[in-house]
Amino acid sequence: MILAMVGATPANQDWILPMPAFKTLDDLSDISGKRVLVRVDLNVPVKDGKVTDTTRIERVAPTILELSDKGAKVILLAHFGRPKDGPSPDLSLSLIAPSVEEVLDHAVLTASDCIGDAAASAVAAMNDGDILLLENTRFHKGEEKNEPDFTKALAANGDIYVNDAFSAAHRAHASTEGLAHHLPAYAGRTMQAELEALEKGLGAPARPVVAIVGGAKVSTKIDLLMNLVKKVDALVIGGGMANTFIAARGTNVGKSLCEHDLAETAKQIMIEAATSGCAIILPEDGVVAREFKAGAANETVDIDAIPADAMVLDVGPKSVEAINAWIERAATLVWNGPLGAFEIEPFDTATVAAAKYAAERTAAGKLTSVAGGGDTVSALNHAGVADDFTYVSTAGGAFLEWMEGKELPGVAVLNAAR
Ligand SMILES: Nc1ncnc2c1ncn2[C@@H]1O[C@H](COP(=O)(O)OP(=O)(O)OP(=O)(O)O)[C@@H](O)[C@H]1O
Ligand SMILES: O=C(O)[C@H](O)COP(=O)(O)O
Repeated sequence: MILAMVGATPANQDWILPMPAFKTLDDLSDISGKRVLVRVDLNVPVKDGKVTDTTRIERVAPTILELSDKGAKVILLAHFGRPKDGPSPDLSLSLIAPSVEEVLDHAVLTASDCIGDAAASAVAAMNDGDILLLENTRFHKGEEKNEPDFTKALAANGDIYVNDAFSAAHRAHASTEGLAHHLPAYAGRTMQAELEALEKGLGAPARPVVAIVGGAKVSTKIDLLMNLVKKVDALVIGGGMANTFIAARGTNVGKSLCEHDLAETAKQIMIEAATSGCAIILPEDGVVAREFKAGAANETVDIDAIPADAMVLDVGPKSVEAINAWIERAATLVWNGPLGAFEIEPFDTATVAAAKYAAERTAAGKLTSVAGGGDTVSALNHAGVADDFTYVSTAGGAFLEWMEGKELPGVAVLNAAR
């Protein structure tokens, strides 16, 4: 960490103020007319062609508008989804552009590609202060491979690079990492706020630290859990992920989402937790249904009595009580992934109840609550408490990797540019 000295004497420790390890927009002057490539995360949830949660767009709005107000030509780079074989219309950023315009309350130009003639001519036609959204960077294989030729083609359209996509900073891609080697690189306001808040909340967290990890993506999070159990005092496992752990114990999970082939991994995580002194809290009961749809007939059962033809779609009331007791004990709460299929009522019940209790404890000054993850943010918004947490990160994988203490390539390269 680089330290800045601000007057005063060494006797007064206040004279040492931490300065960001990276350059921010405060380090940029006279950018009128400059072409600023801004990496944002517009990987937002979409249903029936409509953006269902604009939080990520709202988070990057301050950076975009600040640069535009200062007269820069603001050129947005982003990915959307995980296209496999080049361009596909359902993953075009032109679908997101109207929502970006709405949130910014500013016209947003679009281009049909992020490199080549289409991008170059769109950039050449920009006036100072204009905002241009280039097409999905992942339509080119060079993006994820961080290929130098592709990175150079992106860099050709900019004078300055600003990365405001903390939530994509765990990817060493051309637009998240490579560009910083080609252009003067700065952190955007959201990247800056995110790093400052995470450092403050988790750099040296008040203990006990309780983590809640839920959601559907068992295989992508199970490795992360292995690291988490070494760092937190208690780990609550909910959502579809819990089924893998319950099944590993030998309990029948019926038709529930479950990765049976990860049973051994789940056992290892439980052993590691025991060795590290981390309590693992698994659901005691579940709300089961036979259909994955809103209002499906459902019942609450003990976790060892899941009917063979049913699936667990939420944790039950006894589990919520246990989870809230852990929230009550915690000084710091870290949350990623909903406790149930919160998008379909009534399977949002546990997530909403725990979220509201965490918000209440935070408001009472008893808890530092930090949450992250695209669906987690949607779930907290759904519960009406996203603004009541100490900090809500829009990042999913990046948030968890940061939690593990891993170096995020997109952040490391900004630090190196300081
Ligand atoms: N018991 C369950 N059965 C099936 N799906 C579930 C269950 N519990 C939670 N889910 C699903 O998990 C999904 C959210 O999990 P995910 O891991 O994607 O969360 P996240 O980490 O916040 O989001 P992201 O990875 O997008 O940042 C939701 O779509 C929810 O319906
Ligand atoms: O949604 C996210 O977590 C980020 O946009 C990164 O997306 P990715 O997991 O497809 O790289």
